[in-house]
Amino acid sequence: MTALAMTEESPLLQVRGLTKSYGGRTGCRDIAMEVYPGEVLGIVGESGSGKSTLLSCIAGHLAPDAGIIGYEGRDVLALSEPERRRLMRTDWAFIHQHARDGLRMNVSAGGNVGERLMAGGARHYGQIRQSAEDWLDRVEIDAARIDDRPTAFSGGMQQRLQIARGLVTGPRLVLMDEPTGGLDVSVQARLLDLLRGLVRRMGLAVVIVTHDIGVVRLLADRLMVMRHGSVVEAGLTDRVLDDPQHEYTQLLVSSVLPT
Ligand SMILES: Nc1ncnc2c1ncn2[C@@H]1O[C@H](COP(=O)(O)OP(=O)(O)OP(=O)(O)O)[C@@H](O)[C@H]1O
Repeated sequence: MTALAMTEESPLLQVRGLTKSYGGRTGCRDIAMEVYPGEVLGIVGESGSGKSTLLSCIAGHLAPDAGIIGYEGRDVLALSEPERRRLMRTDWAFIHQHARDGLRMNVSAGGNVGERLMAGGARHYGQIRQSAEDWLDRVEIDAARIDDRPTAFSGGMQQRLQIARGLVTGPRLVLMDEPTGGLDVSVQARLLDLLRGLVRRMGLAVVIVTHDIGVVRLLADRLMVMRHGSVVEAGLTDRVLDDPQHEYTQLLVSSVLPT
């Protein structure tokens, strides 16, 4: 199959039969999902359930063993390497759990944001710097820090800088891997608030992987619950969390949320 049929109601991202094993060990198995424009899909599950494997396959960090990934009707797995890189630099963004994986730590904050614009084709230095300043402001980093390196930033600031770097090109689809993981609770809350505002204002479609039910309750329109590499339950976030049907989802929800 080279392309997926598009209609007005077509999802932005469509995944079918996605499977990835590591030797004999299942990473994820026969995953089907779709994400519509402007929609946030949360993927939850305990450690080892296959969330990161799935996200990495979608992002092109891992090659799946089988399956289809469609973006706007195009078969992403059939794209050439330059086409794939171009997609990741413009239409898509990936936010890593550890900011250092998504930033260049020896490049200034402004450079980190500007670099992605340049990778997308921008050339006018003054405009690039202006966009970088605007984006630092949007993620609540003092523009006076534009020439500082991320090594001089706190964990929360680094994560906000990574978000600015990802969003500066105005992507339509953002893949997030535990974006608030490893941060202090108060820092997490502020970051989540910021993310929620940006996602809504920019109308971003998001796939967010987390083991934190609080994060998806705040951000996700729909949820997919994974266990042992498979999806065990999916639906609207409030429905899944307030009325979980699958025994595993019930356990997952009750172990985190006060009853
Ligand atoms: N590089 C690898 N080599 C071998 N097995 C792996 C590798 N990466 C993941 N796995 C296995 O694949 C399964 C799914 O792991 P994955 O990391 O995708 O789960 P996860 O839900 O993202 O967990 P976590 O939240 O801990 O990252 C697990 O059994 C894991 O041990």
